[in-house]
Amino acid sequence: MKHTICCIQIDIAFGDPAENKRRVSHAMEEAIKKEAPDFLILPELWNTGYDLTRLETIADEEGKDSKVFLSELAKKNSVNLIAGSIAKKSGHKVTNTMLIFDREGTLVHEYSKLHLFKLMNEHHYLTAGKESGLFTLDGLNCAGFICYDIRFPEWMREHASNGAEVLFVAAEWPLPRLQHWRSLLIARAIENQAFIVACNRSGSDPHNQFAGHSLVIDPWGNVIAEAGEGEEVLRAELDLSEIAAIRKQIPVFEDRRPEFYQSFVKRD
Ligand SMILES: NC(=O)CCC(=O)C(=O)O
Repeated sequence: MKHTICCIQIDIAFGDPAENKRRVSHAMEEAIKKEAPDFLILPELWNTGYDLTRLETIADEEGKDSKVFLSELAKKNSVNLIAGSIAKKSGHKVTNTMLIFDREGTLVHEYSKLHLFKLMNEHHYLTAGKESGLFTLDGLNCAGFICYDIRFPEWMREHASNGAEVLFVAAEWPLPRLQHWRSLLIARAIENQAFIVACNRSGSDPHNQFAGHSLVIDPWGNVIAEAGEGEEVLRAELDLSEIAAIRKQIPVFEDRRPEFYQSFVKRD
């Protein structure tokens, strides 16, 4: 069975949640009308962008406003949403949190970015999450990751080892490291023998120009869809039967020797 997905690669207004909600709503409604997707994915921090110094005032309080808006959109259009991530405020903490909704508009999971990216000062303004990224939508075993997370193969492997077959990535990845973005994502698809659906933003903010190039990669490592640098809705079809065929041909998960992957120092 095939599943249609759309990556909503948009430009994000710096520190302007109301404008970003308008942009996201418009782009998603258009994509739904044209492509009738089963799954939609948004980029990282789509509500505020990287306006980190003002997060205390502009982050969404408990994510309430975003949750109402996204839940209604998912339900009205009967579409699954991997709603990128938002800046979410809980007391004095702000997290970079992915929200996931099913076709009924139910919030099925929240995942807050585990690895904070020091080069973009996240550690000064954000609190790291502690949850797993695993969730199920339409019977598919999925996992969500946020941008810098893709540099941690052990984190993504942990999810694939626990059944995830479609790995969604929401990002604000800068243009100077486009080659890393493509190479890391292709490697994560090959080593985990899983689909990767990665949605980046386009445009720029006062500090960075972003790469776009949202990607959909199959479990063999083939890029099956790739966006350009500008705003775009990237569409692809995932044939989940490919996973079992590839894992049968090269049974990486059967052949793992996790008992040898602990530190040599700790082993006697
Ligand atoms: N928003 C991010 O986590 C960016 C990560 C990044 O640019 C990297 O090189 O890693």
